Amino acid sequence: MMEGNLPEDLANLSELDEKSLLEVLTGRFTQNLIYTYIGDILVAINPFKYLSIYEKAVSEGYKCHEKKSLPPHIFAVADRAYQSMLGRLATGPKNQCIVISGESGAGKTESTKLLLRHIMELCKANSQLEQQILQAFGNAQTVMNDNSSRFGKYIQLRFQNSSVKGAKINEYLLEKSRVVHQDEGEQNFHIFYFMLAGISAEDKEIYGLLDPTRYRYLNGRFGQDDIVQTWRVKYAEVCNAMDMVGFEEQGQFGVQEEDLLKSLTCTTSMTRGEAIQRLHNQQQAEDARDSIAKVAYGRVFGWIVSKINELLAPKVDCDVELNEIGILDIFGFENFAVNRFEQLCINLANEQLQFFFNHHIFLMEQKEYKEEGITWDTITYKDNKPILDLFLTKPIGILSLLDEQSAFPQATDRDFVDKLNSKFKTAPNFEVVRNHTPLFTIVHYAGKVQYNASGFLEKNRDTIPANIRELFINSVTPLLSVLFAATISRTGTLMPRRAKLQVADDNFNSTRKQSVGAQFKHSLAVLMEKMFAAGPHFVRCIKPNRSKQPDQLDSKLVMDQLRYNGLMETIRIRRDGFSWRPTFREFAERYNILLLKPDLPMDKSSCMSILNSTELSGWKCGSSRLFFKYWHQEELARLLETLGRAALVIQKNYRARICRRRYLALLAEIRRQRQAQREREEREEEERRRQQLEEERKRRLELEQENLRPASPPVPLPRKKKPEPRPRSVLSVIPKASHLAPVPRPRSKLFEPIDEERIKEKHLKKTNTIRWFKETQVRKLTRDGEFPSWFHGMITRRGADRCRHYMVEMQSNGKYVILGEDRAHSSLTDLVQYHTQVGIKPFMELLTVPCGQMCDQEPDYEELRAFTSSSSSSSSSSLPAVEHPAEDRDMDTGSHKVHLQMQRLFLPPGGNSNTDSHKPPVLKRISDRRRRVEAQMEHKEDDPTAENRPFPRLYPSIRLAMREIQQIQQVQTHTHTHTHTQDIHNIYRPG
Ligand SMILES: Nc1ncnc2c1ncn2[C@@H]1O[C@H](COP(=O)(O)OP(=O)(O)OP(=O)(O)O)[C@@H](O)[C@H]1O
Repeated sequence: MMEGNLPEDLANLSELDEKSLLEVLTGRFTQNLIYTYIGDILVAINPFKYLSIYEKAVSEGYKCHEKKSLPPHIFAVADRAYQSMLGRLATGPKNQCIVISGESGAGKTESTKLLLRHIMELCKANSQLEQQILQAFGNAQTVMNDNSSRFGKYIQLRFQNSSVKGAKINEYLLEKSRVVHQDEGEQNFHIFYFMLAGISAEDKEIYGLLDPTRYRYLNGRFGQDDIVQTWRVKYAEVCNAMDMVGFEEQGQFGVQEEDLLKSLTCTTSMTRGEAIQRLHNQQQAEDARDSIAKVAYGRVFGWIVSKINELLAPKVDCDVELNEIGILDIFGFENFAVNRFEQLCINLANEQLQFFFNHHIFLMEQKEYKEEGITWDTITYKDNKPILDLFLTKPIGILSLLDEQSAFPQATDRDFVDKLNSKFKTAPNFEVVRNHTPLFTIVHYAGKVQYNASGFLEKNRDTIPANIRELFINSVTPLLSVLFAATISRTGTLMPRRAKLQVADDNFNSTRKQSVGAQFKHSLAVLMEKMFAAGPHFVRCIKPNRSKQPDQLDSKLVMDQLRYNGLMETIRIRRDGFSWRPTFREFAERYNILLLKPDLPMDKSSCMSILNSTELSGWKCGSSRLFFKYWHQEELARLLETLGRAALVIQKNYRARICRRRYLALLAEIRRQRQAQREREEREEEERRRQQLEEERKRRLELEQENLRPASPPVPLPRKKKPEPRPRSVLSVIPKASHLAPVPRPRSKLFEPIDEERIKEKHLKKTNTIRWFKETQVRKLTRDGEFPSWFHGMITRRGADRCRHYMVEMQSNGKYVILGEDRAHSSLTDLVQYHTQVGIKPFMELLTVPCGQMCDQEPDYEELRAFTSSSSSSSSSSLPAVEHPAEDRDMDTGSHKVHLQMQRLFLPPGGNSNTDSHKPPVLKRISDRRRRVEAQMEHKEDDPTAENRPFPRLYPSIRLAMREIQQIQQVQTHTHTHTHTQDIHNIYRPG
């Protein structure tokens, strides 16, 4: 397909030079065609505006599509990765990875989201919530991008057959220093702004939050009203996402204020068994403060990722092999006015990715041409291996020298730069900078970057003073205690473990602790290992202008990116080269079916026979493998598909034939049995008639003899019983032939003997359900002693006219959610209020009140009637009028007691206010809050008109009860087919 003379695939360019390449891309961009192929590689130019190319209908179109039939699209990449993972393209099932690269703001994260969305739609799952949480905590505004990812991530989607079973997120190198310092034009992580804009006044007071402009870590700045309003909405969305994912509220620091102050202002060291305290100067105290902030934030982020991973872990047997699609969205190449340790690591990651790309596209391919004797004009490309070596070689790579210097407590950043200068002054990719600040320059594949080494050693060591760590391990806030006790793996992953009060025995601050540089190096090595083992797909993102404006393309900026990405060379190799190179065996195994010969040998001659049977041209044959253009894969896949469809038709007809044969045999048997039955009946009938005649004859004989006797009064004969009518069942008339197996008779449930046990069990379950409902739910639902009108309760509505019922689930964190919806609510009333305005998926109906449906049947759970004592006769109530069982009349006082007992039972342990006076001051604040909530609850209990009654945290027993109710429901649906669904607190009528 062509748009004018703008090819969709740059590998089809008739003239290949930089000018025509730029012309095509610019031309397409001005027509809002942001995607272009280079063979199987996708080039994506950031439009910086909304384009209507991501709608559901578009995504539907790309499902299992043929590449040439639709324009280039990010969905096409997702689809190709998915089909390849399932083994529907060139190879059998295999892990895949999608590598998205480009500079900061080029559109990598947006592309990742679109890829995930399409893959999730292919297998009907959802993943947006986790992304929302990670973005709030890991993204920030930078000069290059308003929503820049300040961490790298590799998302592994795990599949079994064709459906996603779970996922794992690996995070790389969160830019923690942003918590305490941001350069001009930049901001802290989004979550701080969202929270300060959206938090309620009450929570603000509880957490002791100040006016946003008073925070040093926000540079004393906040936003204008309109942006604050956006943040407020975002905060609600993030809170909702966290509720949905299952996060629970956590406390504050939970440490004694005096201890915290002490650890910030002085250090304690032991000299000959004596503790010596040394006061910090101002700088040292500020550093200690900042290091707490950075470590706490970094560890909370690591914990969020590990929590999300727990929730996303595949729910399958560990032995089952899963296939995987990995999506790599790692921070883009960065070159700021001042480039620090973070930029060094980010740019190293980009070098590694560029190497991976080069290796796949140029190195391996051209090496194989040579080995296999294919005639080929070598394409030269910018090999960045020397730059990688400059960073990673041991013992004299930049990272090793940094580690060496970090190990000396007295070494300075200047010493480190001096060391680099002396070791690399002649290296081609290193430039010495003469300056009083410790600077050095590296010539990256994407351009020269000057680094300022100030702070390198400290950031690489990344240690927290032992006294501070100990203080937080002893925090009464369990999360902080666990996080500060956690260790960090070799690849930098947080490994939470039980808090230990002693820190002396672990290696947190010892010399054995891995430096940040070493962790990053390991994590990159692990990542590369995974990626090299998978089938790669590449998305090259291009940033059209620096001012983030739509419809503007800065030719120089774009050309620079095309150059350093090596796109000219990529086009050449995709145009002239052979990107798919299976061995003879691989090819014959997969495509021998095309010859319809099962026992074909897996060798070159078979491959030739297969290929000659097709109309494929342009491929080459080496000494051990075949060489194909990227489009050959699709053509072969199409041939396989045609065969597959034919096989389906054959199978369909064959199965139909077998079934028909079986059917005819059965029919003949039934006919034979019926005939036999008829014959037997006729025989029986004849026998009966014969007997009747015989009896008649006997009677007549007796009469005649009687008439011959002298006259006497007649004796009446006993009346003969009429023969019983025989049941006219088809089965009952079939004779039981001794040579035939008896035909089993289907047993109707209605005629089954009544199973006493089952009835008892059902009754018990029902009683338990009602008891649970009485004890836990009723108080939350009733207002002024009545159920709200949206509540149908557990009353069955038989024969009602169209009333959809939604199941409400209570999550482990006490929030309510309509199953299938992605928003959690703190109370049922909130839930109803929300869905009165926002539609329920998938029908997009709104809840309305009241339901107003009439029901002329008896309710199943009439015990509940007792709770609406005052309103049972009211016609507006959703519950029909029935008698109140006597046992429930005193419910008000009874349930009050139950409620108090429940409260005692369900409150987390340690809520006893008597112990408050012994607790440290910060702990007291938390207890204060708890007491306040309790007091509110008590107060509301006394007040019969109180709405939205807060209810103590409920434990899994509720889930169990809910499940039981569902089971009862299922049993009832089986036995009463006309019965509507019955749910607890979950029956509404949408308008
Ligand atoms: N396909 C797209 N359609 C519309 N806007 C887009 C698209 N891709 C990117 N953008 C816009 O560009 C901005 C930057 O994109 P994105 O955050 O994905 O860049 P990035 O390459 O991930 O940057 P970083 O490396 O800094 O994280 C987005 O916030 C969005 O406004």
